[in-house]
Amino acid sequence: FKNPHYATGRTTMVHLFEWKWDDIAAECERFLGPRGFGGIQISPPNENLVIWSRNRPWWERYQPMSYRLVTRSGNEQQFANMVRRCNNVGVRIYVDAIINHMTGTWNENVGTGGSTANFGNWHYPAVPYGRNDFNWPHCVIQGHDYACCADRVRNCELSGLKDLNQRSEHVRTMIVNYMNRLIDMGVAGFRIDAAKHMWPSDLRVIYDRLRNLNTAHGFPSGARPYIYQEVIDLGGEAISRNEYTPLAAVTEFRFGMELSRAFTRGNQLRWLVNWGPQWGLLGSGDALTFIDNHDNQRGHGAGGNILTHKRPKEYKGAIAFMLAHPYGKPQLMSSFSFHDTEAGPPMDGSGNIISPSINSDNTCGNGWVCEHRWRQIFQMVAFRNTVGNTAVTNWWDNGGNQIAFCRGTMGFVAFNNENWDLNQRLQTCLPAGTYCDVISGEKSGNRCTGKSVVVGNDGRAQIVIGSHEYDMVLAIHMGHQS
Ligand SMILES: O=C(NCCCOc1c(-c2ccc(O)c(O)c2)oc2cc(O)cc(O)c2c1=O)[C@@H]1CCCN1C(=O)/C=C/c1ccc(O)c(O)c1
Ligand SMILES: [Ca+2]
Repeated sequence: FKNPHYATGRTTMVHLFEWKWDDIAAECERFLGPRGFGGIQISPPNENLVIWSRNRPWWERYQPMSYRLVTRSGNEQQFANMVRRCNNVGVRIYVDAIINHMTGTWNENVGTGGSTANFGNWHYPAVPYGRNDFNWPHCVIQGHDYACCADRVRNCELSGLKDLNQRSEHVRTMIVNYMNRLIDMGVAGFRIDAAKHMWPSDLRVIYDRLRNLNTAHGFPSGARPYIYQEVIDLGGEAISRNEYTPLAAVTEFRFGMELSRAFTRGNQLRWLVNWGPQWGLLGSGDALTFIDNHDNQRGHGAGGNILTHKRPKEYKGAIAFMLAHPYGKPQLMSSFSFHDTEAGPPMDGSGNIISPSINSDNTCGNGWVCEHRWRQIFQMVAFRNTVGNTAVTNWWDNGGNQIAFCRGTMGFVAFNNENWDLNQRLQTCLPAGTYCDVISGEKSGNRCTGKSVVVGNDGRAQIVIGSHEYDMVLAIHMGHQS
C-alpha cells in the first residue's frame, strides 16, 4: 500500500482542491500529462451535506451523506471520464476517502445531493446506515482527549460528526464496496481522512479487502492501491503515527512544519544537510510529504505558521527543496484564493463552482491560484523526474543560509536565503556544457530565457543568486541542456 504506481519516470502528485472533474480531465491533457506530473488528489467524490447556512464552507465536503458519486465537482459519468482521460496521459487519480464519519447534526438551512438523512436518529438511508452502525454510547472528543485517551479519539465524535463503527461488518462492507467501486473505475489509491480517529486493526481489515488496481487502466497485475493515511502527529498525543505505518503510508505533517520554519527568514538552511529521519521524520518510504495542505494553509491546522502561496519567494524555496531532495513522496497543494478561512471555492449565484480560467501566460484566473502552474514549481517536478533515485552528494553551504547539492550526476540545485548575494564557483557534478536554470526561465529553442550556467570539464560552474532576485533558487539538470 506504499507504492503510488506512478507511470514510469513520474514522481509527484498535486492536490487539485475543489476542482471539477471535467476541469481536471482537461488539465491532465493540456498540462499535467505533458509536464510529467504523476498524479492528482481529488476532493471527496461522494455526496456531502450542503451547508447553505455557512455559505458552502470548504469543509462541507468532509460531511458525507452517502457514497453516491454526486458532488459539486460532478457526477459519476464525469468522474469516470476524468479517471480515463487522466490515466490515458499517465496521470493517476487518488481519492480523498472520508470513512471515519458521516455528517454532524444540523437543523438549520442544509441540503444534500439528493439523499435524505435523519441526523438525530443516525439514519442515512442512502447508504444505508442506522444507529447500530455508529459508535455508542454517544460521546464527543474533547481537546484533552488527544493527549490522554486514544480510545476516545477513535470511538467518540470528531467535531460532532457521527462516528462510524468500523468494527461492524455492515460498515466495513459499505466502505469496502465504495472503495472497490472506485478502484474498478481506475483510481490508483486513497487518502484516508482522519485516520487517527479509526483503529489500525479495523483499517487493516478494510485495506486487505480492497481489490487490486484495474489493469485496464495501465496498472501492472497484482498492484495494490496506494494508501496514505492522514495522521496529524506533531508529538505529545496518545496516538502515534507509528501505529499506522505498518499498514500503509502516512501524511508527514512535521515535514511541512520544519521546512516552513527553515525557509522563513532568520533560520539556517545549512541545518538541512541531514534532512530526513534524523529530523524525526518518518522513513522515506512511509512518508507522503507536503509543505501546506487544504487544512493547514488556513492557519488553524497542524504545525503553526506553514508557508503558503501567500509568501511566494519563501514558499517556492521550500517547494524547490522538497522536490530537489530525495526524501518522501511529495504532494503539491493547488488552491483557490481566500480571505475567510471557512470559504469554499469560487462559485456563482446558485452555488455552482466556477472553473479556473487559463491566462495567456499559462497562469490561472477566476480566483484559482494554480500553484502547480508556477514555472518555479512545475520545472522542479521535471527536475525530480530527471534525477530519479540518485543520491544527494557534494553538499556545500556557507555556514548559514546558502546551500547547494548534487543529485548524482543528473542535477544540481543551489539556494540563497541570506540578505547578500551568492556568487561562488561550485561543483555541479554535471558533464561539461551550458545548462538553462529552470527557476529563472526555461529553454526555448537553443537559448535560455533565464540564466544559463556554463559547466567546465571539472564539473564546476559560477553560481550566482542575488539576494534581491525574484527567486532564491537556481537549478540545472540533464533534462535541460541547451
Ligand atoms: O473548527 C473546526 N473544526 C474543529 C477543529 C478541526 O477538527 C477537525 C479535524 C482535525 C483537526 C486536527 C486534528 O489533529 C485532527 O485529528 C482532526 O479533522 C476533520 C476531518 C474531517 O473530515 C472533517 C472535520 O470537520 C474535521 C475537523 O473538524 C471547523 C468547523 C467544522 C470543520 N472545521 C474544520 O476545521 C475542519 C478541519 C478538517 C477537515 C478535513 C480534514 O481532512 C482535516 O484534516 C481537517
Ligand atoms: Ca472514529
